[in-house]
Parts: sequence; C-alpha cells; structure tokens
Amino acid sequence: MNADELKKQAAARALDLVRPGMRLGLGTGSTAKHFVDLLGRRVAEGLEIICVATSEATQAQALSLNIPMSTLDETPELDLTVDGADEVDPQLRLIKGGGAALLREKIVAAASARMIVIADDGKLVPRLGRFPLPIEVVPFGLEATRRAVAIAITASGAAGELKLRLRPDGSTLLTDGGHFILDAHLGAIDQPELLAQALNTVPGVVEHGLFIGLAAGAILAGAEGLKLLGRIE
Ligand SMILES: O=C[C@H](O)[C@H](O)[C@H](O)COP(=O)(O)O
Repeated sequence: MNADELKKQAAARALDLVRPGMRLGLGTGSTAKHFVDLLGRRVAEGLEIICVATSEATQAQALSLNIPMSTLDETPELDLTVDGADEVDPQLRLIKGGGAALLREKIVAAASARMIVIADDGKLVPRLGRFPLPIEVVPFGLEATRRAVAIAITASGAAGELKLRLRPDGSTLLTDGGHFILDAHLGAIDQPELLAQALNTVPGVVEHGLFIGLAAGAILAGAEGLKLLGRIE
C-alpha cells in the first residue's frame, strides 16, 4: 500500500469521530484533503456540521464539496480539528507547516476542544527535527529577524541552517497571511519546548511549526494497520 492510500485510511478512521452538529476545524495538506473529501460525501448524504478551514486551499476544497463553512469570528469554539502533520513524536509533539499553513492551523487547533492528527506512520519519529522546522516571519526586517532566530535556535541547544522558502519558480513563498517562511534544517530537536519558547520571544516571528500540547491523539496508518496514539474517542 502506498503512502497516499495510508493517508486515506487514517482520514477514514478520523471520520468516525465526527458527530452531527459538530463544529469542525479542517486541516491542510494531502492527508487532510482526503478527510475533507470523505467529509464532503457525508455532507452530501445529509450530515449537518459547520466547519472552519485552516487555509485558503482547504476553504476552496470544502466549498467545492458544499460543506457548510464558517469563520473563527462567527464560530470561535470548535469541537474537533482533524489535521495532518510533518512529524509526530511519541509524546504527540508535532512539526507542522510543510504546506505553509502553520499559523492558521495553530490558531484553529488552539480554538478546538480536541485536535486529532492523521498521517501515514512514516511521520512518527522518536525525536523531532529531521523535517525542517517552518518558522513564519513578517517580511519587514527579514535579515534582522533571521539573525535573531539563529541566536534563539542556538540558545535552545539546537543548530542548523535557515533557508527562506521559495516557490518552484524561484520567487519567495508567501503564506495565506502574507508572511515569509524560514525553514530551519536542524536534524534533531532535543528540547522542543525550549526551542518553542525561544522562538516565541523573537520579534518578527509570527509563529513556528512546533505544536506542543495541542494534539489529543494521532491516527497513524501503516502496512500493519492503524496505530492510535493518545486519546482518540
Ligand atoms: O502546512 C501544512 C500542514 O502543516 C500539513 O498538515 C503538513 O504539512 C502535512 O501535510 P501532508 O498531509 O501533505 O503530509
């Protein structure tokens, strides 16, 4: 079974958690896309829910499937958010933002009573950091912010190169919020909490892709079946 089929299996299991009347946060990325597709089918069959998207891409997908959409202004408290991740560790700490949606994803996850991660089991790692950590920054003062981010990373005990994320055509990638992303190639993050705290203090950093204490559970699909971490039901 290939990774995409595994992602779809994890998404299908997450659909079991959805109940009529729920307020749902919809994640971003290839795994969340499967969840939104499956949810769209349930809505077509009569399921009544209201959803908030974590990106313009997910919003467009959900609207194309006639899923009723709201905003966090109209619906500031959500029951459940289902989202993918770039890395998950055994303590349910995550790296997110490979699809540049980390800021809205974190806001939506924080507004949710429960966030469940869906992924193929290749995303489960003993230690975070092999996947480059996305750090969303405002364009103003980029070089000064980059230096301050580098100092914060070193102070937390990590080390590695910072790369400004580009689009395939070579132009600088802009997030849905109009920000840049610095990808920190750290190889290993021994103390994610320390790094998160250090990055939170840098002016110009809007958000970073370390999600700590946000995920209640994870549904990880592998060749041997589904692995459930944390609280799923
Ligand atoms: O910004 C993007 C998100 O954090 C995604 O949830 C993450 O990159 C995982 O995406 P995928 O399911 O495509 O691997």
